[in-house]
Amino acid sequence: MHFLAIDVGNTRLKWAMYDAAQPGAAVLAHGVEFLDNIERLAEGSWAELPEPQHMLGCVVAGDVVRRRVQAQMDIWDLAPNWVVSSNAEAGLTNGYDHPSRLGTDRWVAMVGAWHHVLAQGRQRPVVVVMVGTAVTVEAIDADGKFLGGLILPGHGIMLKALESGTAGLHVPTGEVRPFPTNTSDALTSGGTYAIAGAVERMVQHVIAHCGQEPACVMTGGAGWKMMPSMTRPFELVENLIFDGLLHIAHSRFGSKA
Ligand SMILES: Nc1ncnc2c1ncn2[C@@H]1O[C@H](COP(=O)(O)OP(=O)(O)O)[C@@H](O)[C@H]1O
Ligand SMILES: CC(C)(COP(=O)(O)O)[C@@H](O)C(=O)NCCC(=O)O
Ligand SMILES: [K+]
Repeated sequence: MHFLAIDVGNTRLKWAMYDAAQPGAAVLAHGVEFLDNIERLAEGSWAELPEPQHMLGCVVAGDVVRRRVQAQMDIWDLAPNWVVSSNAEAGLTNGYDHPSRLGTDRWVAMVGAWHHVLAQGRQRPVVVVMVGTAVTVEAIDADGKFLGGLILPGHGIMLKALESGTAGLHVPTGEVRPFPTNTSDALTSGGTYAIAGAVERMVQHVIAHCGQEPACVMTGGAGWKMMPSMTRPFELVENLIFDGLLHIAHSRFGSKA
C-alpha cells in the first residue's frame, strides 16, 4: 500500500510517498517544488512513483493552487483528501474562535508536534514554531488543547516590506549579529530577532498559563536559519507536517491503507 502526503505552503509544495498510511511508515520518495512548477509533477517526479492508494494533504495557498495540484494527480485513480481544521483531531482540541479558519498547515503541524512530544514519554505543554513564508508560533497545553498562536511575517516578507516602504534599504542578505554595524546585517538580524523575540514571549505566556516549561519544537523551510538565534533549546523536526498527516491518515483510512 502506498500513501502520498502533500503540504502546499505559500512558497513551495512538499510531498512524500510512504509505504503505509500510519505513523512511522517508511518514506519511499519525497520532493519539493516551488508553486510555479506544480505543472511539472505529473510528467516529472511523480511519473516514476508507484501508484498511491490514498492521499492526504494540507493546503494554505488557495483553491486555485489546490486544483492545480489535483490536476497533477489525474495520472492516478486517487481521491483527493485535504485536511480541514476541526474542533478535535488525533488527541488535540482546537481553541480557535472559528476552528475551521485555522491554517490547516498549523493544525497538522500541531498534531505532528503533539505526538512527537508524547513519544518522548511525558505529556507536557508544547510550543510549535513553523518558519515558512509566514512564521507561526502555537501554544498547546499539557492536555492537548491548542490555546492560540501568533502569525508573523517570515524573513522574505519582512525584507520585502522594508524594501518597498523605504528609499535606502536595498541591500544583500547579511549576517545575524548582536550589534549589527552595516545595513545588511541590521536587516537580517532585525528580522531574525523579531521572530526569536516573539517566540520567547510565547514561551513565557505558556509558562505563566500552564505553570510548566513547554517542549519547544521548530519546523519549516527556514527553521534552520532560526535555530542558532533562539533564546531556549528548540528541537528542529523537518517532517512535522508529514508526521501529522500520517497520524490523521491513520485514523481516516485505518487498516484499509
Ligand atoms: N533552499 C530553499 N528554497 C526555498 N526556500 C528556502 C530555502 N531555504 C530556505 N528557504 C526559506 O524557506 C521559506 C519557504 O519555506 P517553506 O516551509 O517551504 O514555506 P511554505 O510552507 O510557506 O511554502 C522561504 O520563504 C525561504 O525564506
Ligand atoms: C499563517 C499562514 C499564512 C502560514 O502560511 P505558510 O507560511 O505556511 O505558507 C497559513 O497558515 C494561513 O493562511 N492561515 C489561515 C489564517 C489562520 O491560521 O488564522
Ligand atoms: K507551511
